[in-house]
Amino acid sequence: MKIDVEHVTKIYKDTKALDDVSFTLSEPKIYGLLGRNGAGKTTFMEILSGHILASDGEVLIDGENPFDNQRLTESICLIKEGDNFKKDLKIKNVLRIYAYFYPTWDQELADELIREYNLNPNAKVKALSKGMASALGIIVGLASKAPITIFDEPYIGLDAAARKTFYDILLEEYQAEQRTIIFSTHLIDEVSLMFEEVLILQDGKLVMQQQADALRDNAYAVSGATKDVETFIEDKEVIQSKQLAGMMTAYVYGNMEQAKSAGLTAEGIPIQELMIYLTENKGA
Ligand SMILES: Nc1ncnc2c1ncn2[C@@H]1O[C@H](COP(=O)(O)OP(=O)(O)OP(=O)(O)O)[C@@H](O)[C@H]1O
Repeated sequence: MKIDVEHVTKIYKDTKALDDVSFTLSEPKIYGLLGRNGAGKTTFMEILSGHILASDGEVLIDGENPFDNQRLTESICLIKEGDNFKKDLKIKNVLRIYAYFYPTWDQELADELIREYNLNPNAKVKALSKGMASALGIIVGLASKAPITIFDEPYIGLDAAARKTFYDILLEEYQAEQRTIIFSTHLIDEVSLMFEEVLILQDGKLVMQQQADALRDNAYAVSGATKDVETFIEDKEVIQSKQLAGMMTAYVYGNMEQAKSAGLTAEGIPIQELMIYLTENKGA
């Protein structure tokens, strides 16, 4: 499904949570939506899911606004950081409700994940630990098989092994059947390799939309004697640099062949390092 975000602004009383944001997500991919606290990620995801309306502009999914639009909302599954389910429901009834709501629901996958995460189908939501409640959210998000599945920091309380299970199954499912997955996270180093496209919000504005491969290919680290590196980077877009004992390493955007031709050492930067830096820097 194609998502067009057209000049979306959202104002809460005196806060502009989103400020004239426009972009297009044209195909099923795993998108990383990044930004520091309060950047507007959750607000965007709620508008995309049709839960709230923009103050100005609109989000269109295949040309239609998702707000109050059942045909579209049954194609979108938003899993939030917490409070996804009514506290008095039993797990098995949560699953029944979502199975009824989503035409694409995969019960076999839901059953497999319930076993994988060791959840008791008869337990009530209010009896779950934070990690178990997160696991239930992840199960619903994955088993919904919704063409647009959105995970907004979905793993509070989950340990590293349980998070890895989530990433592995997400990738397995995605490889079997592509869908649009939008992932907001602060654990960038854990998930950055999954992203195919990255969007960065800062203070309610979109400051970057980039293919992950292009990020991988266009940034590099150049090292050598401080004076040589300093000369080389004079006309380059420098992300960061550090010096030690007469040697300098700089992270630079551009084509690393130029650095090699200048007799310097150049190598790619791990994408997670770059994303963490960009998010911190853009939000600073
Ligand atoms: N319901 C609301 N009422 C008033 N202000 C709100 C509301 N929801 C969000 N905001 C404000 O809008 C801004 C964007 O918040 P949002 O939750 O969208 O950011 P975020 O990027 O998801 O942040 P985080 O990473 O901390 O979850 C913040 O300043 C927040 O305080």
